[in-house]
Amino acid sequence: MTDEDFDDELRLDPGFADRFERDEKKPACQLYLISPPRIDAGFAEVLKAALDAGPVAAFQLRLKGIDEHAIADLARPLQAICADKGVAFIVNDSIGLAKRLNADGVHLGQEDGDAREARQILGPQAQIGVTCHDSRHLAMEAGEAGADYVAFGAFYPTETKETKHRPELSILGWWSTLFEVPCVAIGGVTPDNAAPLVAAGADFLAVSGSVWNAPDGPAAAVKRFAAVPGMGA
Ligand SMILES: Cc1ncc(COP(=O)(O)OP(=O)(O)O)c(N)n1
Ligand SMILES: Cc1nc(C(=O)O)sc1CCOP(=O)(O)O
Ligand SMILES: [Mg+2]
Repeated sequence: MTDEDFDDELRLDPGFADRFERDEKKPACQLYLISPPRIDAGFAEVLKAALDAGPVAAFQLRLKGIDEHAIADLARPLQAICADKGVAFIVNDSIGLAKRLNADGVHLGQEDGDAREARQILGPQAQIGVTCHDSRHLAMEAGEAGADYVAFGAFYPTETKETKHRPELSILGWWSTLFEVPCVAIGGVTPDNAAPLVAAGADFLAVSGSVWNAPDGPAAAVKRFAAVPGMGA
């Protein structure tokens, strides 16, 4: 099925994506937690409980509005928790901070620096992710530059970040049919709206608000994500 066919099916039958069969040879989709934009010292315990509640592949430290020294101080205990639980610790925005913390990787937006430079500085083992919005072109560029994953979004409305792009679901199937580099779906993802993203081919769901702001707590939300068909360890 081409991506145009997929989009047509979706328009004719909005439930189609829920029933669309993910390629059965594809590994299960994994949860990638993004931190709240601001945290306090008590967040370490919250993170521990969330990581104990279900499978989580990666945690991204995404703090806004404070300087890198302050971020580094907040990062260290969280990084230790992630190491203890076997969860990749990814730093948002800054190649320099990722290097300073010896993080497992860095996530780069289109204004945050270059994946090739990140590779040179962080080395072959680093996980380097790149924001690609709704753009096949940006994703192919990121893949060529050596990104370890490409991120598409925002798939749904979100209050965590002002977003300008709204990709079609079919970009996930298009990407994963043609390329081996994993793709991440981000933006307003909740346990209730995740299934179509998983079915369409997302390798990771990157999630912030629906976990940290869940009325019954982050651990309960992580458990609900684990129950979404196609999600796994
Ligand atoms: C996994 C993932 N995908 C996309 C983003 C967004 O990055 P960016 O466009 O640089 O925006 P900010 O997060 O820096 O506000 C992300 N952080 N993580
Ligand atoms: C950080 C970020 N980047 C996005 C993008 O579209 O690139 S959407 C987004 C917010 C993710 O948080 P939530 O799960 O609360 O919507
Ligand atoms: Mg950024």
